[in-house]
Amino acid sequence: MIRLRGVTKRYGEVLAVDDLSFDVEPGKVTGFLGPNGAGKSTTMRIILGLDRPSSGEVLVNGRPFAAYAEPLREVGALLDPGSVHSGRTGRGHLRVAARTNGLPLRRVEEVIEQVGLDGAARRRIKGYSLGMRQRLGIAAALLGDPRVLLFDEPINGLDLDGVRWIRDLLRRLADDGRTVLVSSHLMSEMEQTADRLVVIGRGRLIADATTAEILNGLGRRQVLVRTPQPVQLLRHLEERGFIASQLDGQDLQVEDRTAEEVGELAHKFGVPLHHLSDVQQSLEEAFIELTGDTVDYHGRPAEVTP
Ligand SMILES: Nc1ncnc2c1ncn2[C@@H]1O[C@H](COP(=O)(O)OP(=O)(O)OP(=O)(O)O)[C@@H](O)[C@H]1O
Repeated sequence: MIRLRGVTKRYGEVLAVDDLSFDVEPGKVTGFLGPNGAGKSTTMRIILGLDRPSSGEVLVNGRPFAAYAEPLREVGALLDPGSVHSGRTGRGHLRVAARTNGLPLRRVEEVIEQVGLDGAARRRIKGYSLGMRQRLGIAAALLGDPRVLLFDEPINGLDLDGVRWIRDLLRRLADDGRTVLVSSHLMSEMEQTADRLVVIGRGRLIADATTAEILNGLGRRQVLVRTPQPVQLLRHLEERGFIASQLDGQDLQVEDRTAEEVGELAHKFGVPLHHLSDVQQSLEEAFIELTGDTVDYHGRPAEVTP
């Protein structure tokens, strides 16, 4: 269990984390989402005691991280897989980590097997692919068999196999009853990965709920309907207080209603329908709606000069 209460972090003028409070529960994968620069890495560093908050408190299983004599047995983290000594072999790197943290060397072999690095453990890290570095970083995080695990953007840059592997691993770790916090700036990545989502933007908490709640709660309900009589249907809809607009040609879009409601109304007035569907807001749209105001730099289509 990780508990943050009123955590704030300033770097000079920059308010990187702004009064953040949330809990990360055991037995679940919690996605930590926010656009670039939202404050995810800073928050993770604060949880790990690598950075001090300007104010507020973080407890890991009831105590500050710094209070643990053997922190690797309590918390494992994958922060920056690029930061390892690349002249060492994978096995050598893990052995150093085990020794300096008072962990038995047999754990090195166990985690190598667990992350599927058996074949590469003898090789120098500088020859590793990104996926292999991620696996090595995860092996290091698992070394102390910790109950709490933090992964900062573990899916970044991985191929589909790598993504699937990480998803399965996160699920297994959570099913073991561990506390798993995994950051991402992409909502779509979290769809199949996270049970809960903590969404931040510009250092502030935007949402903290189950993935389903966030998606359903945000999902503006819309109905798409196609009819050869769009003008008539639009008039009937508007007369009954529906908010509708005509899209291209025969298509209408109806806000905040269900396909049943629209279908029944069309039937009542004898308007033929060629298509009728509820439109699900995509995850990415939901995320943009949540964090839209908090993104510093929006991508805009290039202006076309005539
Ligand atoms: N050491 C630092 N000194 C000054 N500013 C910093 C420092 N670390 C982070 N920041 C600033 O704090 C804000 C949050 O950064 P952070 O890296 O935590 O965001 P993030 O959500 O992890 O982003 P990304 O997805 O890009 O990794 C940014 O504006 C960043 O420039």
